[in-house]
Amino acid sequence: PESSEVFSWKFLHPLWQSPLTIPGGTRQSPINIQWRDSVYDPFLKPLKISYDPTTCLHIWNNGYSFLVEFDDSTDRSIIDGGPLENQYRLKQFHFHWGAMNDWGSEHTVDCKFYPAELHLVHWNAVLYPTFEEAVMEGNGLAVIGVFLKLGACHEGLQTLVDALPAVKHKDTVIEFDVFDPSCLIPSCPDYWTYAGSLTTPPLTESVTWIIKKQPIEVDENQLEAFRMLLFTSDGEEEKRMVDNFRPLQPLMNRTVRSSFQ
Ligand SMILES: Cc1ccnc(S(N)(=O)=O)n1
Ligand SMILES: [Zn+2]
Repeated sequence: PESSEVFSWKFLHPLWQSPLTIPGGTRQSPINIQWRDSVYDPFLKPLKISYDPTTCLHIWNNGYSFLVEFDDSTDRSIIDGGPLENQYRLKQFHFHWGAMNDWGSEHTVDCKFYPAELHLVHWNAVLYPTFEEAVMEGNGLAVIGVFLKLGACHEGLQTLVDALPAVKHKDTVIEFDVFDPSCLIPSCPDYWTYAGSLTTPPLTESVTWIIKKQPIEVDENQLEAFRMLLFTSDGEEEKRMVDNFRPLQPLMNRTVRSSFQ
């Protein structure tokens, strides 16, 4: 083929300038979860979540999303059980959202988009010495995905929303020293799980995804607070931080399991 046919900028993601498809990728994320095709697995255990709110460190606008980062130097904030063979340490959580309420989530359920999606990122500190090494291993990471839907104001999220103006620009950080992220996780224990990847660079195929069936409710003002963040640094031409989600990826040879019938 013509050299120009082999590579074209149109294959690069507008935000991440990285290839939209990973050559040889067989377990990429996000995916559509077709409810009727998911397979109930009676051997899946309930997910155990134990977070220590004092491990919370700061909120950081990294130019893709805003991350709430945690002290992961000990096993004080961990998850265990579910589909996992080891306990995993909480490192950070962040969100993906749209410019409008009709889209914004990364995963979809029966092709339905939610206005936003929360990701709580954990790494396998039992098997790997650092997060950076765990990122490169098939069982290195576990990410809990929680859908956000438009509804009542979420009290727990509001403490986070109130701090967002301080991280409006890329590469700004604000101290945030006590927050319990379990207030953002629905009480219903039901989840889907599948083997996937990170949805932003390095897109490595190292994630056991645990997607909660029940969404949490947030109100319009809280979603608007996400949308007033900027991708751009102070002094640059302002670009609103919206639509920071990756397109759906092919399921390939994967089965999504459910913890519920
Ligand atoms: C820590 C990290 C990096 C990249 N992408 C993700 S994500 N969106 O898959 O949770 N998390
Ligand atoms: Zn994410």
